Amino acid sequence: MSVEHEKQRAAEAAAELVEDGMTVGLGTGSTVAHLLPALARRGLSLRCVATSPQTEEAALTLGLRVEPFGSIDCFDITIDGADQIASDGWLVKGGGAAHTREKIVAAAAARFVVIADSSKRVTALHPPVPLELLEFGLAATMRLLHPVSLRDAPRSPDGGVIADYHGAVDDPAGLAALLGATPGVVEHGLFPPTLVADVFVARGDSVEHHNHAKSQA
Ligand SMILES: O=C[C@H](O)[C@H](O)[C@H](O)COP(=O)(O)O
Repeated sequence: MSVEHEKQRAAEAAAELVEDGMTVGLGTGSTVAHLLPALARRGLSLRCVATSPQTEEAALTLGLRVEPFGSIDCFDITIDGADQIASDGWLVKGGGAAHTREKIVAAAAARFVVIADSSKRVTALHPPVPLELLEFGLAATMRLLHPVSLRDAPRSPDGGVIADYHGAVDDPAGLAALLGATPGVVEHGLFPPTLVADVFVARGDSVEHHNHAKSQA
């Protein structure tokens, strides 16, 4: 079964959670690219906010209503992909450099739902961890973050420089605290388990659904 088919299966399963009238945060990436048509097909009245120009353009083309993030201050649901999903619930995101906006939109959601193909499941997170850095003092920030490399990628829509941290990720909470406390780091791609309500991972034709809210209750 192809990876694209798995992405589509996970995206379609998550789209079923969305109800008429909801505010919806839309992630970014090739898995979200399958979510958008699945949402549009449902024909619901939704108010969506996109985490990237690519998602916004694709959503508008499909007839979804996309609003600026400013008219909406919270979401009923946000759905997004991930680069890595660890067995302890930590995520790495930002392979498409959208992690800063994605984290804001995930944190603003009553229910943050992750969709992925089976290749994204890992027993433990591994480098790189995507970063968005401020241009001001970039060399000094990078010195504090060693080992880090600049990514050959366009700036974020907010002007940030995209980089990748290559050190160990065996203590995600400790690393998240370190990266978050480093001046010049706009955001990093480590997403804690407390942010995530549901994970849909497709394996072949079937979709595993983990509801963290229920398993933590
Ligand atoms: O910046 C990009 C996002 O974090 C994506 O959600 C992540 O990279 C997964 O992307 P894809 O669905 O293309 O594997």
